[in-house]
Amino acid sequence: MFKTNKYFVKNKGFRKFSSEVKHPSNRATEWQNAKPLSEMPTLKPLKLLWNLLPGGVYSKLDTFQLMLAVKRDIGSICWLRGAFGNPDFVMTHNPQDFEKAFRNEGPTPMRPGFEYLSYYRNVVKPDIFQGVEGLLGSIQQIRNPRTQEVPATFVEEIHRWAVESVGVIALDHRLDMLSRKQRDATAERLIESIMTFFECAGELEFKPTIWKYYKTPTFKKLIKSLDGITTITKIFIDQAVEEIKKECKTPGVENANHKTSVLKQLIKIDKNIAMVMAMDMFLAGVDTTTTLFAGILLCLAKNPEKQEKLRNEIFQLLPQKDSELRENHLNCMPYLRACLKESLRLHPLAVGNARAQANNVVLSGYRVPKGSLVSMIHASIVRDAKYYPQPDAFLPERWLRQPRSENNVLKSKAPFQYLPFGFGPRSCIGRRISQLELELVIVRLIRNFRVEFIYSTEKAFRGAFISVPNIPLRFKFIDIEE
Ligand code: HEM
Repeated sequence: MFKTNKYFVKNKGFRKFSSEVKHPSNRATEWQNAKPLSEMPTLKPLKLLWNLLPGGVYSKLDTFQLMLAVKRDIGSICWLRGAFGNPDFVMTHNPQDFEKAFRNEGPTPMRPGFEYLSYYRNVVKPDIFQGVEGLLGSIQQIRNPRTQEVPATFVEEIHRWAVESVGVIALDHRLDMLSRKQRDATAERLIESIMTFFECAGELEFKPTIWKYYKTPTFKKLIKSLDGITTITKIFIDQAVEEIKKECKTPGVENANHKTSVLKQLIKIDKNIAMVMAMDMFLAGVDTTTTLFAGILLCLAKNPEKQEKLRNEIFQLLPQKDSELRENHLNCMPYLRACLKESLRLHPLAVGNARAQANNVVLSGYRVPKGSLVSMIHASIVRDAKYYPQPDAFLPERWLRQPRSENNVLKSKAPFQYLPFGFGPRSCIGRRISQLELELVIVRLIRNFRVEFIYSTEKAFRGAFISVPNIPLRFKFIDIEE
């Protein structure tokens, strides 16, 4: 997620896509015929700043609303001129442009943003960055025995579960975040720092700020939170290194998990790489998974017939409450995967994706020169009937594979419309991790409880750095009778 991390080398293999790549001579003609960038509708820096200042027309909008307001006011493509030393951006809401911009990302795609993270890694900490007791048990303990409802603070429990899950992969360590008995103070500080980071990052990324010229209180708070995450991650990495050393000295004692653990493999390459990866996993893998968890649970709670359909699928494979859940079971749950995809469509996490352009490209008829930064706003099309029939309904069926003879009318047909995890070599490395985490937890919850939510889900999420829950998540978890 973070452009400063030069260690992200991924081999995702060659992927084939639906549209044809343009011949260079066609590209040259298209470029000649296109309008210059200077003619693209624009929002000047001062006008944007004015609109964002208290009392301005954009001042009360969250990130998602802001993008839609700019689309409404300026059009589906817009040249957003930078302010306070920020770069200019071309912002597009057109999936045909998404495809062109992604295909034009070059061999080492550059995603703009996170400049404070770059600052932290290169200026503040160059030495390091150069170069479950389970959720089920937790729910049973915190829910009201009479109403079966969990308290409004349930989102904190989800955060803990997300940190715990990522910790197993990033640190090869159980943090016991969900334990209610004796909570580890270091792990508690970790979660606090992660939450503070997100709170501040949302402000620095999307609101006017002068941190590059003057270290604002929000910027200082963000740097302190990153210090906290760095220190704590280092403690756990050092512990892991010691454990690995001990295992290596004692033949035959090598732990089967450590043998293949992500952490051990990374430490073998370089301890600092393991640090950077672990931190990135915490920064990119907690809020995201929390929001998706909240989204799917709200969708299932508000659509009991879909929840029942999912439960039937789960019952086939887990007839008893305590039936063992095996890896191959998840491959036999197409409806579960469809539910996840559909909830991510209805409640997308990121407002869009961004890429620097490796070559000149024509977007919506305008010349966008090499090096320009392009924002592709997916959030504005996920609920557009032009792209998805019955766009506001939770219809996991639109993602199910049909026999060739049957036409799935609910499915969106065009490519580059559904990219919640991004695209290409810089797409989300945690996609499989988050899917696995969520599949496991949703199967267990739906197998054990009927989930209800009796409150309104209007404005259930708000666009911060990513979309985050905006209402108290007071779900009811009602035991399923055998
Ligand atoms: C619901 C869950 C998640 C969603 C929707 C999501 C979405 C995204 C998106 C949109 C990007 C940018 C992709 C692009 O620019 O093409 C990204 C990048 C990234 N994500 Fe996720 N993410 C999720 C969970 C996770 C988890 C659990 C982890 C780690 C354990 C993670 C780690 C990362 C990292 C490290 C990057 C940067 C990759 C790079 O720059 O090469 N994400 N994610």
